[in-house]
Amino acid sequence: MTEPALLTLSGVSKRYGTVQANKAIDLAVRPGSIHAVLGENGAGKSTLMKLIYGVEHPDEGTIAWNGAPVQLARPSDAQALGIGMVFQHFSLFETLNVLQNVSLMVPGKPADLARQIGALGQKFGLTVDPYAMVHTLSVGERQRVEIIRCLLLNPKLLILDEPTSVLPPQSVRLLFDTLRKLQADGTAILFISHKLEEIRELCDEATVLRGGEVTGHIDPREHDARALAQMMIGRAMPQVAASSATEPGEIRLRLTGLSHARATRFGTSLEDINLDLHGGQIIGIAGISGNGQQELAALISGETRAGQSDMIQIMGRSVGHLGPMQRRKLGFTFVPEERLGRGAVPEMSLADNSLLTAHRQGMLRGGFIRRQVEKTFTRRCIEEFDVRTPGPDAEAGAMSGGNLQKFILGREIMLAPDVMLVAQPTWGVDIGAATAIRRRLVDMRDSGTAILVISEELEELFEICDILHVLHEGHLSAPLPVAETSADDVGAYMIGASA
Ligand SMILES: Nc1ncnc2c1ncn2[C@@H]1O[C@H](COP(=O)(O)OP(=O)(O)OP(=O)(O)O)[C@@H](O)[C@H]1O
Repeated sequence: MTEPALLTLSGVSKRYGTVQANKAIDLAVRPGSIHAVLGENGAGKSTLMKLIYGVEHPDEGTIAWNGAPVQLARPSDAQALGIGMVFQHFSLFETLNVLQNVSLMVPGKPADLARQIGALGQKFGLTVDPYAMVHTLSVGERQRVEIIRCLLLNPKLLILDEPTSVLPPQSVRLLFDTLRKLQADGTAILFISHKLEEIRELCDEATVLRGGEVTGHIDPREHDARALAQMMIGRAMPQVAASSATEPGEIRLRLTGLSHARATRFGTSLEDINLDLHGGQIIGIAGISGNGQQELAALISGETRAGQSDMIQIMGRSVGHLGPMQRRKLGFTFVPEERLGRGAVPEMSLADNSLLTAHRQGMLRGGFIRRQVEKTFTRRCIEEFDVRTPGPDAEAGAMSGGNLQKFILGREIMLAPDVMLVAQPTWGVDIGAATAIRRRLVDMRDSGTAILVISEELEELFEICDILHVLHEGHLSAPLPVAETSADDVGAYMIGASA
């Protein structure tokens, strides 16, 4: 006998203007199942989860909980039923600390909550200081807060929208243990991920979406990752390009004795960082987020100024005292890990977001914006980088996470930089697009660009980099040539076991 479903969606549709984000979706989630939702960037996964959590409302169709139709006007209605959600774009208040953010959703005395946050952190490897201000936390740390906050509410259905994208491998293992324990207690989990191997390992059911429609309900353990990818994208997977390293050229980014005292109690101080990045080379910075990645990226991009100008050299010039725009004029471009707010302004159109960093591509004349140039550039970026959007006038904030990432990366690549810094290049990007992005970075390397990649994905770093460094507690390891280094070696540096 099949168990009655905890959550049932029948014929659920949702449209945004001209975009049919969800079309006649049927979905049943059983108690105690870990149910994956798969699909390319923009396939409609996040929209579907927002409908289930009461953030958005269906145009058509019904949502039933334990067999009874429900109207979810707002997230508190979903929470009252026992539905918890961890968002892809975080919903924390940056100016409050972790505990205050938790208190907004979870009842209880602050001291008790702080203890529970500590206990959950210990148990599940999601350590975070309850008194840390959220704005000082890295993306990975913020995600830990979101997950802990949900678990404190003991949900019957937990929705996780790409929970592992920014977690280091050890934490992914711990998170999976957590999810399996929750499953054993009868909690159902809806799990969105682009990591097909993770889905095969963790999930017992999967619903595949393509272009807003369900294309299959399957058991992911019965299909290999390639077959799953094919179901998602409806065609064969692109091949990974073989990497052909060229002779490195001149030094284009040099960090010499770069030290920087942390700005807040919760930041990380950087200590005596040395690095040489040559033209025609990709160097990767591996490490668990919160070990100084944000601080290092801000110093290299110019968002934070260095103590001494010559600690940072770009294209042979000391730039530690220069701001981001002046560094860009030297041929430097930058993709920050935070897409919304730092990489793009959510309220602005894609075209206007192009203007932010690409205005020197002839978009300004005599103090006026040349709209046609701005649009042509944006259209080219949309085409070349396969950004799924109605067009250049679409608002950045309305894009799916992966598509916004493709846009920001495309915009920076189109500036043909001499030196580029990319943080988390494929975070939230589907498997087909991630392969395309990595291939593009390797092509740029082969044509002479110097690229520094900060990523928590070891596999990605091993695939595209020539040299790795590991950042741990603000210290950078010596250079490790990829050809002579194993993932275990890097793992040892990541947890500080090697010096
Ligand atoms: N608020 C909105 N306004 C307009 N369009 C939207 C809005 N939210 C989502 N969309 C559009 O709906 C479609 C589905 O987006 P959704 O975020 O659900 O995709 P997704 O499968 O979660 O993608 P990703 O893997 O990139 O996160 C996309 O074309 C997106 O641009």
